Amino acid sequence: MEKAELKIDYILYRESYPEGYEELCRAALEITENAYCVYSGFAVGAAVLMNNGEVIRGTNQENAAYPSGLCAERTALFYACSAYPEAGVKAIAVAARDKGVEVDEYVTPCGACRQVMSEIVGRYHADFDVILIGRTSTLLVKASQLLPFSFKLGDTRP
Ligand SMILES: O=c1ccn([C@H]2C[C@H](O)[C@@H](CO)O2)c(=O)[nH]1
Ligand SMILES: [Zn+2]
Repeated sequence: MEKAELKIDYILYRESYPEGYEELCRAALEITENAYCVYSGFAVGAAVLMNNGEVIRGTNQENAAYPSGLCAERTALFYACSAYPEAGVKAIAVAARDKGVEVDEYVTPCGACRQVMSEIVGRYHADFDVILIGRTSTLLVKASQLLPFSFKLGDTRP
């Protein structure tokens, strides 16, 4: 038997955005306006910066049949990888407004979105930055750190 522990590295920003990502963060916050969130009132915006310089934005799209909706992160990431399958992802910024008001504490992605991020890290053999935005605190973390013990098809390949 062996006891072990995991450490997650992240950087916290107080009332500022990570250097170089100011525009991406503003893009994520701005696109929350386009969310379709009539059931939760929680509008999420995601802005994906690709390695070719393109920025793809997405929002959460809800549905009367709840599970049929999709989070902002996956909306943006799936489209980004559809439009530019060769490019790869450099960063994703995520912002949220609850009933119209920007959340104070940074928003964090659900397990399914983390799983999709993990796939992208494996697919392009490259980690990327995840910027989780709040009015008072914003967090910068590597995608690979967000889902320890994630399921990877690669694990079963020789
Ligand atoms: O990181 C997150 C967290 C939540 N949501 C969406 C799902 C649902 O539409 C609403 C409330 O959970 O917010 C996202 O899009 N991304
Ligand atoms: Zn999600």
